[in-house]
This record gives sequence, C-alpha cells and structure tokens, in this order.
Amino acid sequence: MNTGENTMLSLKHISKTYRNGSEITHALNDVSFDIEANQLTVILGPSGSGKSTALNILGGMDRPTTGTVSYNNYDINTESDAQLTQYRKDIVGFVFQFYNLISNLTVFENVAISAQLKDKKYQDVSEYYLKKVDLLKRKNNFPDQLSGGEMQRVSIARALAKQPKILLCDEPTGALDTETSQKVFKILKDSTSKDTAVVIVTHNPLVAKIADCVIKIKDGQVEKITNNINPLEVEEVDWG
Ligand SMILES: Nc1ncnc2c1ncn2[C@@H]1O[C@H](COP(=O)(O)OP(=O)(O)OP(=O)(O)O)[C@@H](O)[C@H]1O
Repeated sequence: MNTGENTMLSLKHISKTYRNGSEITHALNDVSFDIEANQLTVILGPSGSGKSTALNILGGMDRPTTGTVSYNNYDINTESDAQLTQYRKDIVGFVFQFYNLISNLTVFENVAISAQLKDKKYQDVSEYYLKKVDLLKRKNNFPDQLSGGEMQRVSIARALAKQPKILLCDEPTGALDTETSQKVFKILKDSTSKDTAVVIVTHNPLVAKIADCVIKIKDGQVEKITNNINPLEVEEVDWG
C-alpha cells in the first residue's frame, strides 16, 4: 500500500517534449507519481505511451522539459551533469531488455565492474549476487555461452551488485519465454527492501498482479494509479 511514508522518488508535473527539426513529440504530459522503498512498482502502458521516457527521467538518464524529480526530497534536475552522473552511479541500477552485458568479459567480470563502483570487497559482493541469481557456477563463462534468461539474471546481479536504492527495469523479460520470465520476475520482486525500490516498465498487464503499485500510462499521461494491498506472488499468477 502506497502510504507516502517511504517515498523515495517523486515525479511532479513532468512533461517531456522531443524536437526533431520541425517535428515535436509530447512523450509525457504533466505526469506525477511517487516511488516507494520496499515496493515493486509497475509502470504499465502500450507501446509509445511514454514508459521508457519516464524511466529514463527517474534514472537521471534524461532530463524533463518541465517538472521536478526529487530523490529523498532533493531535486535531481537542478544538479550539474557531474552530480547527475553521481546519482546514476550511486543510487540507480538498470536492467535492460537486451541485457547489455560486455561480451569480452566473463560473467564474474561483468558483475565485478559494477560491484567495484561501491565496495572494496567487490569479489565477495559479486559472488554473493551471482549466487542470488543462481549463476555462481557459470561465473567463468562469457555472455555468449549463456541463454537469454541467464544473461538477464547476470544483468540483474550486475545491477544489484552496486546495491542501488532504485532498481529500474525496462521490459526486462521482453526477450524471454514465459517460464524464464517468471524466474526473472521472482528475483526482481524479491529485490525490494526497506532500502530498495524496484520499478518495472512493461506493456504486459499480467505483471501488474505482482506489483504493490501499478501506474498506468496512456498517451503520455497517467491514466490510473492502483495500490495493491495484497499483490500476488509470482507463482500465483496464471501467466498463460
Ligand atoms: N529521443 C527521442 N526523440 C524523439 N522522439 C522520441 C524520443 N524518445 C522517445 N520518443 C517518442 O516519445 C514517445 C514515447 O516513447 P517511449 O519510448 O517513452 O514509449 P514507451 O511506452 O516506452 O514505448 P515502447 O513500449 O514501444 O518502448 C514515442 O512517440 C516516441 O516515438
């Protein structure tokens, strides 16, 4: 239940306009919502509705045209580019649809690079998170020796290894089959904590069933925000 007590990130009256020559796209139009720690938030909407734009703004990868984004009551968009980089580095973890692993590094090295950003004991931290996603045994493999689901689990371990406050996931199972997707959703849902908020962007309405909070976006606007008092466990959903 979204109580406001644990609000970590707050978007207020966000609009984002892209200009390519004479062409103008209003990707987001007066969007406001909160992200809470200890919660799985799902941003749901059809293709082109503005989900990735919202996620990029939450992650400090892009700046809004108007409106404010505050992290723990601190406006991230009034900061310099260097401070915004620091925010991305210290606070945010990203999981992408196509994993974005570095192909000439091993599984362990992909995770260790991220762990090193935060912790001197990066070897232990990397192994801890690889174990968490059940891939420690594959730590010396290269990404092209893994399945899609395994690569995505490595990318989740990489994101978690820097112990982010906010884990942002853009269509994390978009390239995976139903069974593998369930495994990924379970890891992501289990990654919420009193210090960590998890946000999943998707067009799959079934994912909303496991969320604490669902933000429905349509045509660049928030259509509806739903707080699930009793979200389902991943195993309880009929994924079809
Ligand atoms: N860099 C950009 N330049 C111009 N237009 C853009 C840019 N990025 C996004 N858009 C446009 O903004 C709108 C919202 O895009 P966005 O990627 O946020 O939607 P989405 O809901 O994530 O879609 P999808 O599910 O297909 O990824 C779309 O009309 C898109 O074409």
